[in-house]
Amino acid sequence: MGGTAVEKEGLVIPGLHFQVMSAIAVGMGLDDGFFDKHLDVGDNTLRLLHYPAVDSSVFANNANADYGSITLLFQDARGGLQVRSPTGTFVDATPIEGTIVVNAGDLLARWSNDTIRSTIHRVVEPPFKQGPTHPARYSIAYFCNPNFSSFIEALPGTYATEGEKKYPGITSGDYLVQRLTATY
Ligand SMILES: O=C(O)CCC(=O)C(=O)O
Ligand SMILES: [Fe+2]
Repeated sequence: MGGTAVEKEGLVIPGLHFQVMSAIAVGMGLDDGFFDKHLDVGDNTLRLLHYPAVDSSVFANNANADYGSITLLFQDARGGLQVRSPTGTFVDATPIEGTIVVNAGDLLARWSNDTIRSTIHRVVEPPFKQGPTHPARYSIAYFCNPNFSSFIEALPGTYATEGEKKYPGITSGDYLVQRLTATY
């Protein structure tokens, strides 16, 4: 065995990506392997985040949704992650040991013809201080995407007529490049 924690996670996380997408497929009335052929390249991104200790009110991360299909988020015990509820209020995604947070991304919303809404989320300072400062926070975000070559259009069962498709089809790669270009 051996290897760093990230290398070990690297073996586990892609399997988790398949499992979560399989559950989503079943939830949408699709075959449990429906998404497999769209995931096998592994066009995913790992981001290691460090939020330094702060002594004043700062928003470390403005509210947004991620761009891809799902994000598998590993957070430490510090807290501060919030997700927006359907009514518009932000609620704490309180860290629970041994669990990960799954956020839906904008491309999954598009793929599902808005049946699944992307998760608007933000990171704020935690509710407690250690002495004069709010402690540092570490998290790992694994951004999952369909294969860049996959053509993303409204999934079967999410529309009755062609006119009910809310978005034109686009390849995953083109979509993500568009979003990233608009950001940077
Ligand atoms: O640090 C977190 O918990 C969230 C990070 C995040 O949402 C992102 O990097 O897109
Ligand atoms: Fe995010």
